[in-house]
Amino acid sequence: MIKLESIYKSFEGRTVLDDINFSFEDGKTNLIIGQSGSGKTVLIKCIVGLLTPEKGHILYDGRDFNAMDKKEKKALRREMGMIFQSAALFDSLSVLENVMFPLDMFSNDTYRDRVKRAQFCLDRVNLTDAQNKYPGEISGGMQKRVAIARAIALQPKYLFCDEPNSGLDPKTSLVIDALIHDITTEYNMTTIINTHDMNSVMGIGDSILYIYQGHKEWEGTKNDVFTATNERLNNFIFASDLLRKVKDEGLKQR
Ligand SMILES: Nc1ncnc2c1ncn2[C@@H]1O[C@H](COP(=O)(O)OP(=O)(O)OP(=O)(O)O)[C@@H](O)[C@H]1O
Repeated sequence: MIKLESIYKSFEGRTVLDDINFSFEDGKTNLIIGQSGSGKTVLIKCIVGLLTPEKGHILYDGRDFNAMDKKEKKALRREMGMIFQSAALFDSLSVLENVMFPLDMFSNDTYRDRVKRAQFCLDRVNLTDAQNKYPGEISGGMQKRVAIARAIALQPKYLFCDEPNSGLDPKTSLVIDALIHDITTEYNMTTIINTHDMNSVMGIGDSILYIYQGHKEWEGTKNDVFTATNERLNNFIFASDLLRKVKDEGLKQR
């Protein structure tokens, strides 16, 4: 579990995050949602240690991140898997070599075992046949799957995904969402996804944190979204007529 206690962050005197409290639970797909500029990226950067909040605590299974020394932070980073907006694969390395990269960096296993582990992860994301291809030779959705295989290579306890569906068509986005959701349950990881994608909210939102202008405006699950009375949340989620209809139909069926 990752727990946020009263997180505060500002830039040049301008408050960007104010008093954020939230618990991201194990085995759940936790989403951070909010309008552009609301502070989602700054928050996820604070959580992974790329930014330091001026106030508050970030607890990784009870361990205060900012109270850790360098060695402890390094050990914790080994427990983190990350999937960035662009898949950020190495173009000059094959798919297999990309997935092996973190293993080559951090694992003491033999070469043979590292290859086996990378192949296992590629198999998990259904990319066994693509292992000798290069990123330039596969689709955006496949690249995302390679990024997922790479992120889970070291069996992380915590998985961070920044806009994992950016640049993907809706159908491929569903495949990626389902994969992240399944892997989260399978490995009981604490997964945090920063997203704009309403399909993700409705599909895999086990736990949702809605940020509005830097503060926590609402929290709940994908089911709670349908009955939520928070006006800002409703304006954000049901911005389109189509989604408003989905909400109305959903309420009728209850
Ligand atoms: N390094 C920085 N220096 C100054 N201001 C920053 C910095 N990083 C972010 N900000 C500001 O913090 C606010 C929140 O930005 P953030 O990138 O977290 O928004 P976001 O919710 O992730 O938006 P989007 O959905 O568009 O990615 C914005 O007003 C942004 O300009």
